[in-house]
Amino acid sequence: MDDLMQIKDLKVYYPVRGGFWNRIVDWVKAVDGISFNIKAGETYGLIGESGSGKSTTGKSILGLQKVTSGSIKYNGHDVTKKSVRRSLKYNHDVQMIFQDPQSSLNPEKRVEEIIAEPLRNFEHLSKHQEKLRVLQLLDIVGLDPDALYKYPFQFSGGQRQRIGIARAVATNPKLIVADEPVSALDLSVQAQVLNFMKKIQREFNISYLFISHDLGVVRHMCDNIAIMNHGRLVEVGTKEDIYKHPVHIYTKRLLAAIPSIDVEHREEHRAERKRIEKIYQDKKDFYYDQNGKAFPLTKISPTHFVALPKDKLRQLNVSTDEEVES
Ligand SMILES: Nc1ncnc2c1ncn2[C@@H]1O[C@H](COP(=O)(O)OP(=O)(O)OP(=O)(O)O)[C@@H](O)[C@H]1O
Repeated sequence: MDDLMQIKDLKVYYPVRGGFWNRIVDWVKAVDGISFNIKAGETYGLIGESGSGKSTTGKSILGLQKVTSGSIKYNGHDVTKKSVRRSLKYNHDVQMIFQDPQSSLNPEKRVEEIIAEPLRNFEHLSKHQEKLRVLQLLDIVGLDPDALYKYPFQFSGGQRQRIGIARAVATNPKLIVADEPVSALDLSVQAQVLNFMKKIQREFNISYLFISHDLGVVRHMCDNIAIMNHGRLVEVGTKEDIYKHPVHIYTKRLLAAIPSIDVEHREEHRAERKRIEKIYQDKKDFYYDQNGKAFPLTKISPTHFVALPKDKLRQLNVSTDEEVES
C-alpha cells in the first residue's frame, strides 16, 4: 500500500498569555515533533489520554489548525499551506466524523440539507441530481428515504452518527479523520457504528485517522497504531506489536486499563493493572522517548512544555487562542 499522508516532525504550539500586558508568557506544546504515515485504505489509530494532543493533530491534518512547523504531505504535496490545499481541492478529499453527532449536526436543518452541504461546496449538481445522491447516501448508511425530511433530534444517537458518516462520505473522500467517533454512543451501538465504518471503508477504499483514548475500541479498527503522550509519539507499531508486545510503560498502562472480559483471568488482570499503575504513579513526572529513556519533565527547561489541560488554563485565566501567532 502507498502512503497517502506523510506527517513529518509536526509541531503545534499554542500561546499562553498572561500578566498585565496579556503578553505570551509560555507555549503549550500540544504537538511536539511527531511523524507518521497513513497508507491508502488503512485505519491508523492515534491513541492517548485527554490532553495528549490527538485532536490538535487531527485538526492540523484537516487544515483547521495552523501548524508551528513540520510538514503534512498529501500524495506528496505539503498541505500546511492554504493555497496548496485550495489548488488540490484538499477539503473535498479529506473529511471528518465528529465525536458527538448531537452537537455536530445543525439542529435547524433537515437531513437532506445536512448531507448535501459538502456536495454544494464542491460539486455542481442540479436539485434533482443532488436529491438522488443524498438518497443513495442514506441507503448506503442504512437509513430510510423519509429521513430526508426529518431533523437530527428525530433520530437516535447511532442513527445521528450514521447521518454524520453519510455527510463525510458524500464527496467520496480519500481520508476521514474520525475523532472519538463512538465514545458518545452506548456500548451496544458502538460496535454497530464501527462495523459500519469498516464496511464503508471497504466499499470506498477510504483511509481513516482514528483518534481515540480507548485501546479496546481501536483493536477492532486499526492496522497501525501510534501512542501519544504529552504531544509526542511514545510508541508506534502494528496492531500486533502494540497489543502483544508493548514496549513502553505508558502503552502497557493503557492496555491494562481495558477491562478484562475473560472471567478466569480477571484477578490476574486486576493485579497486573495495579502493578503497572504503581510504576506509572512513581514515574509520571517523566517523559519517555521511544527508546524508553526517561527525561524529568521539570528539568527539560523552564519554558519547555507543561501541557496544561484546558480547564487548568481557564482557572489560571490565560487565553486559549486557537492560532499560534507568527
Ligand atoms: N486552543 C487552545 N489553546 C491553548 N491550549 C490548547 C488549545 N487547544 C488545546 N490546547 C491544549 O493542548 C493540549 C492538547 O490538547 P488536545 O485537545 O489536542 O488533546 P487531546 O488528546 O485531543 O485531548 P481531548 O481528548 O481531551 O480533546 C492540551 O494540554 C490542551 O489543554
